[in-house]
Amino acid sequence: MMLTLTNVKISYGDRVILDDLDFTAKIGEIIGVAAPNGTGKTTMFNVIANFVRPDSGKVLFDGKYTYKNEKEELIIHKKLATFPEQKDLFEELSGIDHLKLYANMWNGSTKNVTAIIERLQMGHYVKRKVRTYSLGMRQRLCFAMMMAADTPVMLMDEVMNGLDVDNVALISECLLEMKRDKLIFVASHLLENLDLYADRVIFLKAGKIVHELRFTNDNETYLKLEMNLDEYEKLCKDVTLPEGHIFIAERLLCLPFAGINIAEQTKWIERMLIDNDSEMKIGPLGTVEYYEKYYA
Ligand SMILES: Nc1ncnc2c1ncn2[C@@H]1O[C@H](COP(=O)(O)OP(=O)(O)OP(=O)(O)O)[C@@H](O)[C@H]1O
Repeated sequence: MMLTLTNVKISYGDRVILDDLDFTAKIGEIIGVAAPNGTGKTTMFNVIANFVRPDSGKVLFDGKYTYKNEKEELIIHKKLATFPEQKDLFEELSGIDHLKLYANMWNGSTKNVTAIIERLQMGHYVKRKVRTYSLGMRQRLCFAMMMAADTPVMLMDEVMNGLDVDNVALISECLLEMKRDKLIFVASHLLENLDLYADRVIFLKAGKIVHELRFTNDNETYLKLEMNLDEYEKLCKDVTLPEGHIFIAERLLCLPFAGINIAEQTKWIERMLIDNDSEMKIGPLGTVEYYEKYYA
């Protein structure tokens, strides 16, 4: 399964939300989508699912299916599920009813439902009516419904909303287990959490993908040091910082360590220890750091 967006453009009034967006993804990937509120994450999902028609451009599945007629839409929708919204749950039905509904609609079988309930630790409440559930219980049910649908493509908007730390960890583990035979999109404001399971994170800004962060082993290493603008400006007067250094959100200096030898790296570490007692880290830049770089 491949998904391709080509020149997708959509505006509301004179506001361009997606501006000639091009993007390709395939099975086996989890793609994080990061951007501030109101940027266009949900709109992008709505276009992929054909809930909203773009003004121009195309969404292509497997290199051949588009939303050009009902027959192809049906083929695509058999392979694609979108994360349910809590307000769409049926208050008078039980969790199990919801799981069976999704399992039957997409997967054609309810044989996985018991295992899903166990995996998501929903056994103690899943037989009760939804109207008795807490926010976190509802959210876990929504996720369980996606697992029951078991489609090759999943669009997960705000999947971690309202979950406590343990449940965020549990769902993160499930995402990793599920991704082998799926293409999963996750739009989230839990930025550090995306680092745990995403293969890539795309950052939307002004209708475009401004950055794509890929989690590979050869990501560039940086020396990262907390400092404020005054400290940064003073440092710039004292030394010539290496080419490619980034000062993020007026709080974090990142010096690229790729391509410089150990002796030189050590020299920089020693230099940074002077006049600075804040935490120093060495590693690649994560979702939080790129987010601040682009939106702070
Ligand atoms: N039907 C619509 N009519 C007019 N404007 C819309 C419509 N749907 C979305 N928008 C606007 O498009 C922009 C993008 O909205 P979208 O919901 O895609 O953002 P988002 O990145 O998902 O935000 P959030 O993080 O808050 O979920 C917003 O400014 C929103 O007001």
